Amino acid sequence: MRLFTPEAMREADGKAVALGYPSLLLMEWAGMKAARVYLDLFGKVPAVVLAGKGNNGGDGFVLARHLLLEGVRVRVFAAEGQEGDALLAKRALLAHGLEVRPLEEASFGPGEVLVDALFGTGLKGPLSGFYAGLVEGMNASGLPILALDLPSGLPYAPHVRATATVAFAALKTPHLLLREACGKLYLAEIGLPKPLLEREDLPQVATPEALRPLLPKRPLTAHKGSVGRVGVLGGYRGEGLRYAGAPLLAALGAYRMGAGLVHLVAPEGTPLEPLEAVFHPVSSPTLPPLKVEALAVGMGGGPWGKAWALEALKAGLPTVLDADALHPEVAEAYRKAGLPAVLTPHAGEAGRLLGVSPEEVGKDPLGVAQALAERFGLTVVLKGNPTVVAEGKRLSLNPTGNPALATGGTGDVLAGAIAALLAAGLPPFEAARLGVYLHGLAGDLLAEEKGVGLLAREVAEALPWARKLLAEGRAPWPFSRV
Ligand SMILES: NC(=O)C1=CN([C@@H]2O[C@H](COP(=O)(O)OP(=O)(O)OC[C@H]3O[C@@H](n4cnc5c(N)ncnc54)[C@H](O)[C@@H]3O)[C@@H](O)[C@H]2O)[C@@H](O)CC1
Ligand SMILES: [K+]
Repeated sequence: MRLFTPEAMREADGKAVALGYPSLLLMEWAGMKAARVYLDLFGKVPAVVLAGKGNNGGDGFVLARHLLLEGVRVRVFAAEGQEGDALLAKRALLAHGLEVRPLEEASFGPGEVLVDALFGTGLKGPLSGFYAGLVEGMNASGLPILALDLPSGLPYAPHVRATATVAFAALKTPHLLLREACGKLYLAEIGLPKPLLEREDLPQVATPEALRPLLPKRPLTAHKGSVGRVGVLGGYRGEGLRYAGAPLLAALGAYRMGAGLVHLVAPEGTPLEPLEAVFHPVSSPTLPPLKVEALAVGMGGGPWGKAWALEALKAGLPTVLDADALHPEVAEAYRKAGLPAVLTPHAGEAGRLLGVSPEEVGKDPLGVAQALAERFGLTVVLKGNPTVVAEGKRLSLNPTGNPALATGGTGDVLAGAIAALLAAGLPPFEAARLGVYLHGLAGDLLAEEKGVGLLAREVAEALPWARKLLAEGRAPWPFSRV
């Protein structure tokens, strides 16, 4: 499934029309599906529809007509100057005898639901003046807001903060990058011919359908040496500092993702956990001979991280480079060696790799992930909400995960989990996408049960649960489809 830009969406609509598909049908489906979501969420609570003059407003007129037919009390305020489909949709509404009043007279109050049909993909630049005031008034009202296609004003400020958003035909970039503004997200099929939505040049959204076939198979004859063995190199002890937990959590992440055996290379004195690991205590960042198929390097490595990553290069194995292993010289060395490495930076580490500030990373995670992947010729997992996976020209956004995962050690678990998938034979891009997805899903399952206050080791424990749901085709779809 692809993530559309507003321009790509317009192109798809245009192609549908060129194929002879009547655009009014798309609008009818869009408004009708949105009305269905309205009824599901708010029942017969009276609606106030605020419609702009473009096609987003047209969707609003269609929704108003369907709500009216369902017996919902509807008041409609609209901008002047509709043309084309939006005008036809307005006339169809007027034919039902409903009054459409000027947008300037918009009023709303307790006991009503607002429908935001002001702007969708046609917005050019931030809202100002009357529209900025209207959007701020809508937000300040405290009333529930159902946004059609996009909360109006996105991706700029001010914008509507919606209770729920019905995205038409495909998800667009703001739906994932500015998810907080969208509230509960619905994706409505509106009849656009399917091939028009298959755009290989656009970023992918990691869906359960796409990831399920990637799950490594485990034949009846499997043994611990045949399903992928992982070496974890991490931890640090010295100069008053001690990072002991990080490599243990990575080892746990690898086991819980299905590794057959985990070798743990860590400073002497590191706790011997998990019991299932094979321990290699070291007094300097060295690489003992290991029988493994993949490595995870750098978790809690502190000042050892870089030296360890350069040592690990000698193994010539698929490697996850995390935390203290993330330095430009290291990434450059792996690029030169032509090794399939996965870099797993958060915004701060990505900034360090690219020489930009974490704030700049936050402003354009897709661009930064792509820039990193191209600069080093490696696979990049840029952690955040959403986490972005990049390799060459390929980009994938991960829809699972939640703020409860923002706690120490979850990144270590992820590094181990991705290493386990590499060890099982998955190519780096696939291992990264699947690892990130399952890690996020594990966090979602736990957050639903426990809320905030998760421990990283609990996330590791929940990986098999997430994996099982995916394997059985029961992984919840991250958005509701209508
Ligand atoms: N075939 C299609 O194109 C379909 C489009 N649909 C809907 O149509 C929407 C896109 O429609 P449009 O392209 O007409 O665009 P919009 O309805 O999103 O907005 C366009 C209007 O906003 C004005 N505008 C743009 N930037 C502004 C700003 N900063 N301040 C004030 N006014 C501004 C423009 O002058 C224009 O009048 C989609 O989001 C979706 O809701 C759906 O009906 C499905 C089919
Ligand atoms: K809207």
